[in-house]
Amino acid sequence: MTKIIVRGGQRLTGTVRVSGAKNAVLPILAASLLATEGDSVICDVPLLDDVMTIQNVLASLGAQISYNNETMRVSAPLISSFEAPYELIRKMRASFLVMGPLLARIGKVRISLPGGCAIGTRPIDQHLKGFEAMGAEITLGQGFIEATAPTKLKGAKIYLDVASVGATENIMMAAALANGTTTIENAAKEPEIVDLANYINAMGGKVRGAGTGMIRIEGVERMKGAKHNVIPDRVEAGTYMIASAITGGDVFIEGAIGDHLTPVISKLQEMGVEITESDNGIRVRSGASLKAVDVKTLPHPGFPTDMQSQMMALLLVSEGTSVVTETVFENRFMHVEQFQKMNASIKVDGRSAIVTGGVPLTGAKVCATDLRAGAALICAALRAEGETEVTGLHHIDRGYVDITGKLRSLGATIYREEAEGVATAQAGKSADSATYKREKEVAVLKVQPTWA
Ligand SMILES: CC(=O)N[C@H]1[C@@H](OP(=O)(O)OP(=O)(O)OC[C@H]2O[C@@H](n3ccc(=O)[nH]c3=O)[C@H](O)[C@@H]2O)O[C@H](CO)[C@@H](O)[C@@H]1O
Ligand SMILES: C=C(OP(=O)(O)O)C(=O)O
Repeated sequence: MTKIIVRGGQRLTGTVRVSGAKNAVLPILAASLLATEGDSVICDVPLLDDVMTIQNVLASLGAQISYNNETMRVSAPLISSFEAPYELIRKMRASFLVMGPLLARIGKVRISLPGGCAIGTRPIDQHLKGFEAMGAEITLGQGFIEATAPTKLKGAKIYLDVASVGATENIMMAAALANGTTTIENAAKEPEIVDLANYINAMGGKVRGAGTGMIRIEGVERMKGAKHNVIPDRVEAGTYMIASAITGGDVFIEGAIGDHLTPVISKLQEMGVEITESDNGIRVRSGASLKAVDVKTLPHPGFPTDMQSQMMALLLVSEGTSVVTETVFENRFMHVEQFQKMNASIKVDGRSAIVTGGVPLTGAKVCATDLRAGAALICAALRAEGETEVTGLHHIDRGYVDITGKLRSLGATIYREEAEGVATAQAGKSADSATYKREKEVAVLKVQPTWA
């Protein structure tokens, strides 16, 4: 079984570079379907399994794609299919984001209900409510959704019952080519929404107010491909901040944007972690003792749910009792059981987890129950006594570029053992089999485009 092996106890020091944001690049690549002419050139595209999934979805719809050196070029002058393949959509929730662009562009789409991390029921009612308000006719059956917009989508006033990131993005993309003006009230305010709006505007769209609760989109006739740099991944950055703090380390996270991480920075400071923000990154230094704090996840600018499990790992080594409350997803405490295998003292009570800090962590065999849970287990393992084996790596590979290589470059004792049993030493980055696997995948992308 493929696993990551961590020997705890090393203090992390040095510099780590943040990759482009997974949660920004996925909607941006979906939005590239809106351009009827010209290539889109998307820079800082991280080489992740989720990125490969979305590029395969786009290719299956008729887009032409190439990837080289973190740059993806997409052109979609013709859309050849209105059906997004089930086996790709079920893999990743964000692939559902092609629904808005397809409806706007060709007025027809057939798509299965999306898959993704099992962190809650994750309905899509707000996406569908938005499309219906714009005139789409939607039928649901046997796990599939069919939608048509016999006449062009029309601008509408849409109020979201929950400030859903995905629904805001999907509706924004559909509205970009609709007739008239759409307003989204109670829109999500995440930095990834702003990045998507910037890209849509670079393509000739007219989106205003992204980053606030009220977004206004004036539909345009046509859009052209554009060049765009994806924002740095705030969740990856936050994860390395925790990795530094949990090991009493001193790490500069290059590329991290402080404004995107305000709630995380503020909680870490409350705990006693020293944070220095600069133009090109964030330095995170931590001493021997950290204070317990309470954390409640909320939509942006609240504390991000995608950082909840990593934060819990840090609270395990703090002094005192903390209460972690998850309000965004109803089933995002599955990592608790895994932490408990590492001797953690945590009690779940409904939507809250009561964490008793300071109980020494010990290495164990654990399994990543979702993407961020996997990263959190690695953080805990960096501090634990002895060896930890983390399995369930398909989750981690969705969202972290070369996590073993990056942590090793900071001094961690961590390596990846592929299923074939090729365990490589912790020495150089290039010796890491995960990196090798990724290099192989890039090579495949280069020589054998999926649209061929
Ligand atoms: C690819 C991507 O960007 N994923 C992120 C995105 O997921 P995603 O876009 O799926 O998350 P949403 O913001 O839509 O979900 C937030 C909450 O709204 C609910 N909801 C959502 C849509 C809907 O139609 N009806 C409804 O009730 C969900 O069940 C959840 O409880 O935002 C989440 C919340 O910050 C993050 O954890 C994910 O990492
Ligand atoms: C939950 C996440 O992703 P997704 O919405 O793609 O499942 C995440 O990035 O932590």
